[in-house]
Amino acid sequence: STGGAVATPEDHDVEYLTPVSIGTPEQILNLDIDTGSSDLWVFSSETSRSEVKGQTLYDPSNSSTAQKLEGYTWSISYGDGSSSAGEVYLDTVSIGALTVSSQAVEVAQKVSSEFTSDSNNDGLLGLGFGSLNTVQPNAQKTFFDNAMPALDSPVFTADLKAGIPGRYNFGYIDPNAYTGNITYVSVDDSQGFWDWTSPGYAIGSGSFENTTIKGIADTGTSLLLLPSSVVSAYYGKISGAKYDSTQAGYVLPCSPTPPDFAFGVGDDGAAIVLPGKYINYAPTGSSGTTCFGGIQGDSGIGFAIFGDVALKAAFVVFDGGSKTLGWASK
Ligand SMILES: CC[C@H](C)[C@H](NC(=O)C[C@H](O)[C@H](CC1CCCCC1)NC(=O)CCNC(=O)[C@H](Cc1ccccc1)NC(=O)N1CCC(N)CC1)C(=O)NCc1cnc(C)nc1N
Repeated sequence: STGGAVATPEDHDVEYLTPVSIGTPEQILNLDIDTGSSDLWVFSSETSRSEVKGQTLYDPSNSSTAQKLEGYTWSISYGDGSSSAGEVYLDTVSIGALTVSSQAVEVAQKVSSEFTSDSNNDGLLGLGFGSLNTVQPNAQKTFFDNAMPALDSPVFTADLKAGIPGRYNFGYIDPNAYTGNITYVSVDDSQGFWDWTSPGYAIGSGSFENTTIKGIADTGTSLLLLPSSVVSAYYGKISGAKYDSTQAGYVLPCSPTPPDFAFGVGDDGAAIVLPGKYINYAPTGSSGTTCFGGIQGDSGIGFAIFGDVALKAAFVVFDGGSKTLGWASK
């Protein structure tokens, strides 16, 4: 079997939302597919009313296939300090033509203010490794883990785009979605992330810098977070770029367009090139002359995060069979 659905960007590509069908009859929620976590949780009829502002709610009592996992709970917190918690049901979940009949659907009873204020985001669908799932007393499988045995190929692909809808596909690799070759690299799943190592980077037309960059491919992170040495080398090339402590990040003049940034993939010279305009993440003020940088430092995290700013420049294969990542230009 195969499946897939569109991934529609919110403002500034801060996140991408994908329609997911839950229950019988189907209830369609727009979820943030997140390779950096492994819980499928949704706003629901059980979410405290004061914490709901416009989100679509999953109501298990309206689904003939919902079954409550009595005594099961979940609680999660994310890198940006947001959090949510609740109870657990099993129900039918589909992404396009791909259906998992007994998927753990974690219903939120409480969500932090960041989720409340994100009115288009009805929850998250985690595609990290199972070790990250927070359900107690027994961890639950991700949608991908449940679907994998039935998939034509044990893969899903991320084809995010700048400012326009892209796609997540399951079970196949669309040869029309990328150019050139897909370069596969090994993944370290010991921390539950799609963790890989880039051999280095290049700035604009500059020479390639060989430096090991270990990091995760994370569709749930908006920016590209890299070691401070790389970040200061990049912004050092841009007059007027500086670290702005009030913004807690590097800012740069929105014009002229900043230099491209390329990161290496594999050991035979392949690279993914981010057009400089991707580094103009969003204007910081009303004048539109200063932009917040799409590349920021990873200090305090312990690894780099190849988030949406990087992923939208590539076609990425997440191979659950061989536990590898495939990177291609497009
Ligand atoms: C089982 C936990 C699981 C593995 C968890 N995984 C993650 O945090 C990574 C995961 O991909 C999450 C998924 C997010 C969570 C918030 C909602 C959107 C999805 N990613 C992050 O937290 C990365 C940092 N956040 C971001 O990148 C958010 C994402 C977002 C998008 C839209 C709206 C709101 C938030 N972006 C922003 O806040 N932006 C606003 C500011 C702008 N300058 C950039 C964009 C973890 O590591 N948690 C441990 C943890 C807990 N607490 C903390 C403080 N740090 C932690 N690392």
